[in-house]
Parts: sequence; structure tokens; C-alpha cells
Amino acid sequence: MLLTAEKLTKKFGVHTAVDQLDLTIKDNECVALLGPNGAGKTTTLQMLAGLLTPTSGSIRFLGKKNIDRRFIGYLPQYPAFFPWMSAKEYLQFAGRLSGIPNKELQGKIEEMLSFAGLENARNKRVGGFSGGMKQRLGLAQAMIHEPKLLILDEPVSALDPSGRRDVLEMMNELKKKMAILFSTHVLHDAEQVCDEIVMLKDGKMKWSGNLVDLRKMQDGNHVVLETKEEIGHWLKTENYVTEYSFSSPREVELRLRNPGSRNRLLSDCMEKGLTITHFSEKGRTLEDAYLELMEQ
Ligand SMILES: Nc1ncnc2c1ncn2[C@@H]1O[C@H](COP(=O)(O)OP(=O)(O)OP(=O)(O)O)[C@@H](O)[C@H]1O
Repeated sequence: MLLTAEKLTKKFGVHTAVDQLDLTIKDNECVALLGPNGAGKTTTLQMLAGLLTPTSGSIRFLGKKNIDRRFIGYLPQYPAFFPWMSAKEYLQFAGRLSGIPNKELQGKIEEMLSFAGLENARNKRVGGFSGGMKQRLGLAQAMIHEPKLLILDEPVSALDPSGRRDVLEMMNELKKKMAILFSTHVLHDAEQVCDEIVMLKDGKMKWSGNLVDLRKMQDGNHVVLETKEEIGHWLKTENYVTEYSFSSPREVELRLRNPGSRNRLLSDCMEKGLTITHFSEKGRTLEDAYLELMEQ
């Protein structure tokens, strides 16, 4: 295991921001910390990055109790850039801070500028960069020293759709080389890149598992069927239909007994000479499953 946190807790005065959180990250795993504003995501990430001392609980990183920051890359939610620096100077600064030897640094900077798509902006001042460019530079800064774990706090939340896509694509590339832990309040962003999801609310873990597990919580047994001809009343005798209601003689909403019932329904329709013009799921979406878990 790359990182194991047990009963991680952080209190600010009487307020418990993170409450007995257990979390594990394997090598090259991408984990999304998903939760609404104030859930405790930033506080958790800062503790795991070694920037904030937990009130109680333990963290083991690379088998040791002390977090070795050389192996961690961190991108804060609101990175503080020096606006007068150029992209190249900024990476030079970040690379020196991470202790990259001078003879390797120039090569690394070129590699990062190209990875972040900022070759043409290398000598431009960061102050004039768009939000997307800044975020790509921030990501380049966080990974210049090839950490084993990259911690990203809401890396795409402030970006427009194209900036979002660029950063998510970079993350998809990076996860081949290192573990990534990132926070977001958008399930869709988590779905794009991560393997594991940890849902957090009021500092507590609400649910954790992978996307396959979460998808299982969608309700695929609630379907809508529309046909060219009138459907008729044979559905009431089929034991794979548990409920149904007609919105018109040609359209019916059904609750099926299990996912296998779909095939039976469709083949029965064909047998009865019905032409299917529409068939879709009307169940819970992934977003519904997420919201339901959060409200529990
Ligand atoms: N330094 C601090 N002092 C006091 N309270 C704090 C401090 N930092 C965070 N908190 C509180 O702890 C809770 C969790 O905050 P945190 O920033 O970790 O949440 P978050 O999930 O990252 O939220 P957001 O998405 O809004 O950034 C909030 O109620 C916040 O007000």
C-alpha cells in the first residue's frame, strides 16, 4: 500500500472538519475524494500532503510514519503564482524547491512545458495566463519531481469545459506513472479519471468503492417502452413485470423483476408482432445514486 490513513481526524476548535477517516491508496491508483463544499476535502488533502498536522489518527506513506514530501506533489485549490514570472521561470523555481539537480532541471522543464502544452508560452508572464493555462502550469509544477503520489485539490472546478478537458486528459496520462488523489464536488469529473471514489460529507466517509460498485446502484429495472402498434394487456400476466402503467396505448412504463427480464420483454414484444420505437432506462442515474448516498 502506498498510503494508509487510519481514523484521521482534524478539529478546528470545537468544529470537527475531518472525523475518523480511513483511506488507502495503492501504487498508480487514482482516487477521487468527492463531496460538497465544506465536506473536509481540503483539510484531508492537506493532512495527507504533510502540510497540516492531524488532531489524531495515523498516516503511513511508503511504509513510514513520517510523510516524505519529496515523493508527494501537491496542487492547492488556489495556487499562488508570482504573476511577474514566466512559465519557464516558475518551473525553474518549483524544480529547485523540489531539489532537482541543476543538470537535470533544464531537460525536466522542457518536458513539463511540452506536457502542459505551454511551449509557446514559456517566456510569457504567468499573470497574463488564462485559468486553464495556470492550472496546467500548476499541474506541471506539482509533478516536475516525479512524485509517487500527486495530490490535487479541485483541479478542474474553476475551469471552463475546454480547460477541464485538458486537465482531465493530463491526469489520465499521469495516472499511468503515479498515484493520484484529487478532490472534486462533481461526480462526472471523478468518473472521467478515477478508479476509486471516496465520498465525504461533514468530515465523515459516506461511501467508498469503485465505479463499477457505484454503477450497480443505478436502477436499471425501471424502463420505458414505446411501440408502433397498441401494446395490449398481456403484460399483467407476465411474472417478470412487477409494475406497469400505460401513458398511452402505445407507451408503457415498467418495473422489471431483474436485469435479465429485459430480454424476455423484448422477445415477447417481437413475438406479439409489436414494432419497438423506443426503449430506455428510466431508473436512477449515477448522479441520483450519488445524491442518495450523500443524503443518507
Ligand atoms: N483553518 C480553519 N479554521 C477553522 N475552520 C476551518 C479551517 N479550515 C477548514 N475549516 C472548516 O472545516 C470544514 C471543512 O473545510 P474544507 O475546506 O476541508 O472543506 P472542503 O470539502 O475542501 O470544502 P470546499 O469544497 O468548499 O473547499 C469547513 O466547515 C471549514 O469551514
